[in-house]
Amino acid sequence: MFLMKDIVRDGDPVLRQEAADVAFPLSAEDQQLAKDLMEYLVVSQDPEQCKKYGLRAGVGLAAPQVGVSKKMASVLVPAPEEGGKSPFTDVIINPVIVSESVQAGALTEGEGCLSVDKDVPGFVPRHDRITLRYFDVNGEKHQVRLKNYPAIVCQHEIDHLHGMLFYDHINKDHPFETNEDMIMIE
Ligand SMILES: Cc1nc(NNC(=O)[C@H](CC2CCCC2)CN(O)CO)c(F)c(N2CCN3CCOC[C@@H]3C2)n1
Ligand code: NI
Repeated sequence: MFLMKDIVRDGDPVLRQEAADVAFPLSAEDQQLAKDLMEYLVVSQDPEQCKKYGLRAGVGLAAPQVGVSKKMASVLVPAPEEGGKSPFTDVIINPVIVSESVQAGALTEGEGCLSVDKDVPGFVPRHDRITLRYFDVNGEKHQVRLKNYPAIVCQHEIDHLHGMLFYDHINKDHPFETNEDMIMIE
């Protein structure tokens, strides 16, 4: 199981690399990596376990953040209400955004990153809607249309696979600037 000590921090070159495509069928090592990436999210979203293991809660985790420069990330978007269904959860492998809305979307709270210890205030403008193509751990191909929160989370994770960090998108001079057609996501 990954702990905070296993999370690579900003400054490590692995976070600024283009990660490598994952080969199918998955090696035993890559199967274990997929399991561990998802397990981190599940444990971190359980308040008791999160505290017990001293984790920072997460809704996504990309392989480069644990020092593995491969195109794999886990996503676990919590259910909007208790006991509901997660809007999107999977381990996305070799993901490609095949189309994206012109309309921007941003989290009203801004973003953070398990690999960035400092707070970087500001809106992170992303695409409000995306069509995402990826492979799951069984090598099955998926194409999903996501919007708002799930779309934001997936864009944050896919950025990691291309060596981007959330603050790269924040306007340096006007970090909280929005335009009227930017969707602000709670
Ligand atoms: C928005 C949020 N970001 C949390 N952390 N940051 C992360 O996930 C980073 C990735 C997210 C940052 C913005 C978009 C993607 C990790 N990253 O660096 C991976 O690349 C949260 F923890 C969190 N939630 C809300 C839901 N809650 C359910 C119950 O459990 C606690 C959980 C807390 N929401
Ligand atoms: Ni991150």
